[in-house]
Amino acid sequence: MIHSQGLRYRYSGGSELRFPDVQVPQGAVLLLSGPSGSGKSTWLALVAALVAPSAGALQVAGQEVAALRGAAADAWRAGAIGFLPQKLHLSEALTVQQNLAMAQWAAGRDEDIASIHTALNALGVADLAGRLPGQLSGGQAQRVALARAVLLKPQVLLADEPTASLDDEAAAQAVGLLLATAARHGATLVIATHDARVAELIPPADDGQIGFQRLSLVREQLSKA
Ligand SMILES: Nc1ncnc2c1ncn2[C@@H]1O[C@H](COP(=O)(O)OP(=O)(O)OP(=O)(O)O)[C@@H](O)[C@H]1O
Repeated sequence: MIHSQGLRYRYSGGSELRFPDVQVPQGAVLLLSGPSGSGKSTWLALVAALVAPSAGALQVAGQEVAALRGAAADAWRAGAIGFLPQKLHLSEALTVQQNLAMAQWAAGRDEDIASIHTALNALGVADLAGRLPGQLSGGQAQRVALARAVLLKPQVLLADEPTASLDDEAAAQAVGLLLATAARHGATLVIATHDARVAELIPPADDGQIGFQRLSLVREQLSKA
């Protein structure tokens, strides 16, 4: 779940982003759209407790994250948030399996090869466990990064521009995989994108509590204060 109220973020230069309130129930999907510079990355960083809001309340996976700082924020993020970045950040020197193991070490967990293989298998890439990232296609690398993102069973999965530079067919596959993966884990999914195709690839927003929601940011929410 992600609940926000009166959320704002102020950059050191003095400009402040103001975000619309959201009420995203656990297991629902939020399409976060808006043009470049409208604040999508900032919103994701707030939800992941990478930065602290200048004002407002923000609850993510049952945690009031606005007050989290430093090591407490890191520990909470490692367990609660799965992140699929636009640049996948797979370590080129490590095999696929080692890349996933690194996520376990980083979260202070023991290496668990069985969980790694389960995660890779669910995304159809278990046979690639011994390869280096440089030996993967773009689509395979994205599946590996998605397996890493859900390895620790996060309650919230954040995907940043997951269809950037993909053709139509690959974009549809990427969105389908994200929806299926989040649903399998019961995770709340946020897809942040300025790719208009994504809006066509997910079901329309409904007016119920569970399901699909859309949040469109506009540049005007950036104000000089
Ligand atoms: N470090 C910073 N200092 C000052 N302003 C910043 C900083 N980072 C981002 N901004 C501004 O905040 C606004 C939102 O930026 P943000 O990166 O969140 O937008 P975005 O929607 O993710 O853009 P894109 O799609 O291009 O990644 C922009 O106007 C940007 O110029």
